[in-house]
Amino acid sequence: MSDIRPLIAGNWKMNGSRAAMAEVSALAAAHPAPGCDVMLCPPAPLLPIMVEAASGTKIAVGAQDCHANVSGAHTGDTSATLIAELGATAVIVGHSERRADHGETDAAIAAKAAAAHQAGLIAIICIGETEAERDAGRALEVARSQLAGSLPAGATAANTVIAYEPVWAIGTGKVASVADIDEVHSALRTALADLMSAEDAAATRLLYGGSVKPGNAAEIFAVTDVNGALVGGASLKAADFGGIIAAAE
Ligand SMILES: O=C[C@H](O)COP(=O)(O)O
Repeated sequence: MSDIRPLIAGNWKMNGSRAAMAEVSALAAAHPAPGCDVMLCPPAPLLPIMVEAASGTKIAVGAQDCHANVSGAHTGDTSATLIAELGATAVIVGHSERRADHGETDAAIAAKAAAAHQAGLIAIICIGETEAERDAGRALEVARSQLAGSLPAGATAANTVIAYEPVWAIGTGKVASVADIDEVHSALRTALADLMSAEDAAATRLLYGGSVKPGNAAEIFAVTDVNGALVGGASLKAADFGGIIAAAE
């Protein structure tokens, strides 16, 4: 980890409930002044409830997706403008589960990230190769291509976070090796320099995601160009998520 302030973001995916706000309170009580940025991203209906639960704490709240448009006839979708109005400060876009389940393309993700920026939100843009792509030796090519295709014009270190999540490591307990994470994150840092200013490329946070747990977080965070994590399963319980936060401090 470099001197960039790390971000530990938890993606609750389609999990959580009103009762789960007890985990937010427990996390805040255990980490009242964390030495890194901390964020939780619940399902959209829980956004205002979590914003209220996290009020007065150091826990930021983010959404898991947004539509590219500000409003309109898009049943079931949520605009970045509304997400911001509800008190969230970020939105995940392009998670591999959305790329797979909803056929989201790099271009669609770039449009969503642009909408997030327009609404004043941080866009957490997810990229990552499938197991078949890695086995074919295409991991770097895929990461670079998704990065270039998903990053909108106007992206800066302040409004954009990149999350590298190898698809085969998500929810599987399989973690990419430190050497593989190092190789991809280093390549992404270099690639960013062609896509934004040198200052922004150097300062943009690069998160790793994929079966991050309290027991493996420290070695992942020791990688130079890892600036935090996007955590799924282990973000649901304050004790587990707190262990990952502690490893980043
Ligand atoms: O957004 C989070 C990632 O998909 C990682 O999920 P996981 O920590 O359950 O593997």
